[in-house]
Amino acid sequence: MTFVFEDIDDVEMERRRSVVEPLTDAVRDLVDAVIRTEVAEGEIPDVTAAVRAVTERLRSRQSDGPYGVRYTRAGTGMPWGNPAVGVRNAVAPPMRVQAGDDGLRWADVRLGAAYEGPPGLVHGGICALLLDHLLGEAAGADGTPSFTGTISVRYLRETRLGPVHLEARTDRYDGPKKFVTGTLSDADGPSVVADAVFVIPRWARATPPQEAPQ
Ligand SMILES: CCCCCCCCCCCCCC(=O)SCCNC(=O)CCNC(=O)[C@H](O)C(C)(C)COP(=O)(O)OP(=O)(O)OC[C@H]1O[C@@H](n2cnc3c(N)ncnc32)[C@H](O)[C@@H]1OP(=O)(O)O
Repeated sequence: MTFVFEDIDDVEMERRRSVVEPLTDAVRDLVDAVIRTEVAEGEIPDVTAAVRAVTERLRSRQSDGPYGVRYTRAGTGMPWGNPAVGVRNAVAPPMRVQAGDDGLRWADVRLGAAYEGPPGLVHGGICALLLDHLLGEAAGADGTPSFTGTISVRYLRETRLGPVHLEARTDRYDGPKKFVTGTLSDADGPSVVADAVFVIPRWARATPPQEAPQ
């Protein structure tokens, strides 16, 4: 597992983000359009060829393997291929994680047709993905890296497609273990709750935190 150092400052990172993000948004829009289009079937082969041509153009220069998690000179993470928050990943809704007081992490996300499970409702795996990621961010609020060891997701009721709100925070520590909880709510209130144990991996375990994150 390697974290890749990008020798750039955060101004340059923001510049790169502003270039690539519209492309990712356009692809997200394409995904939604493919799901919902009702154009005549006869148009589909032409559209398919056009999409393939665009893909080929992007593939004319590309890196080997996944994007990885890159870091700028200032230590800002660039998890741009991440399926929950990646600014280069059209699969990601994307979730924009915000920091609140006492280690709170929260996000407001709009989940459209690409995230449907039961009719009109959010797929349970998407709820779990977003919660796992947000709980991971809350676990990381103390500055130490940790991995999901165990996560339990309880679906209180169905979650409607549309705007959802997520919150997570670390409740307590036990050595390298961080006990983190979170909720996902739709317009009618909380619909999914998650409890997880995040564990600081051995290679990062010199001084596990024992205090509440800032
Ligand atoms: C820089 C910071 C920035 C952060 C922001 C970034 C946000 C990114 C957000 C991304 C979010 C997405 C996140 C992702 O997608 S993370 C990706 C999904 N998760 C993984 O791939 C994890 C794979 N597993 C491992 O790497 C290791 O097994 C871990 C690190 C989990 C433990 O390591 P290790 O096996 O060496 O541990 P140990 O033997 O020393 O035991 C230590 C203690 O831990 C307890 N234990 C062990 N395993 C588990 C378990 N599975 N559940 C509960 N507890 C467990 C164990 O009983 C003991 O406690 P005790 O018995 O002594 O009481």
